[in-house]
Amino acid sequence: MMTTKCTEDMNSKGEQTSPATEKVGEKKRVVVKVGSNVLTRDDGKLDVTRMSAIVDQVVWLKQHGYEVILVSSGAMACGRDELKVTRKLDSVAQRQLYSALGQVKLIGLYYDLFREYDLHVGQVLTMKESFSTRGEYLNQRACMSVMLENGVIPIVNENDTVSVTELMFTDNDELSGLIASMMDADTLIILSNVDGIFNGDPKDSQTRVIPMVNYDRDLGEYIQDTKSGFGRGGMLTKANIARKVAEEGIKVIIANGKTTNILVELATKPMETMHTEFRPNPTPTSTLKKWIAHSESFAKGRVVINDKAAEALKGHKAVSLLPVGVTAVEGDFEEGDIINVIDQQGNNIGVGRSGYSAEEARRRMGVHDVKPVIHYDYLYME
Ligand SMILES: Nc1ncnc2c1ncn2[C@@H]1O[C@H](COP(=O)(O)OP(=O)(O)O)[C@@H](O)[C@H]1O
Ligand SMILES: N[C@@H](CCC(=O)OP(=O)(O)O)C(=O)O
Repeated sequence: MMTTKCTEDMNSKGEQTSPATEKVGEKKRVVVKVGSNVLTRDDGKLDVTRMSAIVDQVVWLKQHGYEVILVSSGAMACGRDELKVTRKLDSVAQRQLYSALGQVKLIGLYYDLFREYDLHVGQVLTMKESFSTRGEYLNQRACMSVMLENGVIPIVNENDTVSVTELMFTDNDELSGLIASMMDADTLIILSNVDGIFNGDPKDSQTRVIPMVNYDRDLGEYIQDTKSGFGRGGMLTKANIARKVAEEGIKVIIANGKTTNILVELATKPMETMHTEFRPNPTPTSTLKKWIAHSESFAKGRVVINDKAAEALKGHKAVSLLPVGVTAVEGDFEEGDIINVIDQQGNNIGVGRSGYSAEEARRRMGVHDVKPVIHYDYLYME
């Protein structure tokens, strides 16, 4: 990941004090995620024709007033084809070797294709850890903002060579959701090898694409536990990410990257173009809450709360979590760390930034009239 220093837009805690993601003029900001299967042919080789078609469409979007961030998979698929290994490699070594080889080829091709249009691209390789503290998160945002301000198209991928096992994103769908949220995008378009989310098995002739759902609609019941040949997460991750991102006020579209001119069709004839849209929440959360919403996996501890507190937090009013509602404090965390909120049934119902260290929180458990364990501004309810 390219890094830039925290700017004066941040206060001493590394929190944003003025908008750092300002869009140029009235431009709409779009994050386009291209899955491995869009970029590979059936034999697993890179589909350069398709890549070129995607580039043409991104250029069209740029020429029609959109700012585009490309989240592109395909490094592994590219690398696999490059080298025949002599000894058997385990899955981590394969991933490291092939992604290292493949990313060079992938970005090189993008460079050449965009160069035809005199457009600049910049490579952003990142990893889950780079989103774990607010300071690093803001650094990444500053980096991509300066690229956009200067007309450079960021091409983002996970840094597969160093992020292994538990430090990995579920897949690039998760990464694209984080990027869309971090960069305050208007729309996230996830391109896969299917026309959208079907109301059953996509291979079954009786099933249909679900055209539009509200941001809070869980489509899990329709999704099969299958993945396309070279992908990692599957449709369930896409649907879950889509819901979360749409809840944050960003429109999410899942469409087929193999359909001719899909990005242009979505922009010009959305009603006639097959896709699933997650309608965005009309009252989105703050940018700080957006970060918190995606930080659950970095939680350093948990607080268990009583039923009354859970009811209050789930209601429509802006309510902070007070020590009086806490029945247990688990883990070893510092003030400012991300912690999960657990109800009496053991469900994870929220995530937020702790106002206390674990030790202090334990001491204040059940106490009235002291500062919140998690202030409303730093609390995201699932
Ligand atoms: N209800 C569903 N609607 C659409 N696709 C589904 C559904 N259930 C499972 N899938 C599978 O999800 C796959 C797409 O996810 P994934 O393999 O992660 O692709 P990508 O490489 O594009 O990220 C489809 O090829 C399809 O087989
Ligand atoms: N970083 C990996 C992407 C893996 C991945 O998430 O793929 P996909 O499910 O197709 O988006 C690569 O470039 O090969």
